[in-house]
Amino acid sequence: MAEKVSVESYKYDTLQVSSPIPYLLIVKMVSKGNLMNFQMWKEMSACFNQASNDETVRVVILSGAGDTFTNGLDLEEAAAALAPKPGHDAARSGFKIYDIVGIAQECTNAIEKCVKPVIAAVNGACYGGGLDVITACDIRLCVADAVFAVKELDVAIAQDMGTLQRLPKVVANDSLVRELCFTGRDFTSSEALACGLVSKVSKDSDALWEEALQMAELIAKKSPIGVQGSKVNLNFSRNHSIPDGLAFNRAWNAVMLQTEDIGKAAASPDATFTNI
Ligand SMILES: CCC/C=C/C=C/C(=O)SCCNC(=O)CCNC(=O)[C@H](O)C(C)(C)COP(=O)(O)OP(=O)(O)OC[C@H]1O[C@@H](n2cnc3c(N)ncnc32)[C@H](O)[C@@H]1OP(=O)(O)O
Repeated sequence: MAEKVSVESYKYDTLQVSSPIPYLLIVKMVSKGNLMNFQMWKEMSACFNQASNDETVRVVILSGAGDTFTNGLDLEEAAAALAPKPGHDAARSGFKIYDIVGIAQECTNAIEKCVKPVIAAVNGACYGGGLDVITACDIRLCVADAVFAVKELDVAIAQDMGTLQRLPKVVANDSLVRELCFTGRDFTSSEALACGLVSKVSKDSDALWEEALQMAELIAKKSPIGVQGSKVNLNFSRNHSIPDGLAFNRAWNAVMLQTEDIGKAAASPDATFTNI
């Protein structure tokens, strides 16, 4: 029997967590403008690590509360954190800031490393850190009136939470990637669809959620051995040569092809699979 995720164990202040159907975890950023602050980064890392290890979770949807995905970095908090501290020389300040950037990077890394597929449901503005976050997700959907911007250069920051590393792998257009990163200009859902940043645009928020939920339900019904193996191998292969990816895939499947799930799936399209 399909198990419900026990969301009570997901206790976070900056994230609202729910589970409307078995195996699905919905994570929504919640703060003013869904701004990203230190607490949110730490909580997102913890939440995605928890989801990765939670056998009852098979798919995650990440979105923002209200009608904004996120307005990006909380500039007020960041200004205070990055300001030089009395008595700290540049090297000492550098060590502190190195840690801060590491906390932010860990958040996007946790999403990518989460062994369960993560669907970004972009329900409105997605600025700065929002791009870092969605490019670490597996699938990106958005509403028609979503607006995107790699906004960091508007505040004189060279992007550092993963956009520079992941966006070129998501959007196969180096010229466009550089244009978006250097100008920080807004771009629309149509442009996001055309360049492959998102795979579907829904007319409004209701349609977006219907699309995301249907997709999540479809994924959740598949063998978790197959789905999670697919994510691990896609991630590995993205960062390695084709021969290295194939060698990893071969070794992986030398074990995973022995799963009982293959026989079950072949026997019935309605097969159900035990948790890992
Ligand atoms: C160092 C670690 C690595 C992390 C790097 C991440 C970097 C980034 O994310 S850079 C991008 C940061 N975000 C921005 O630059 C967005 C700035 N905001 C805007 O351009 C506009 O506010 C926006 C288009 C989002 C909304 O415009 P709108 O006219 O609808 O509203 P506003 O009146 O401008 O704003 C409403 C209140 O929200 C406050 N606010 C908005 N964005 C931020 C922000 N990023 N940080 C802090 N506060 C923000 C704004 O001040 C208003 O506050 P209040 O006056 O108190 O109502």
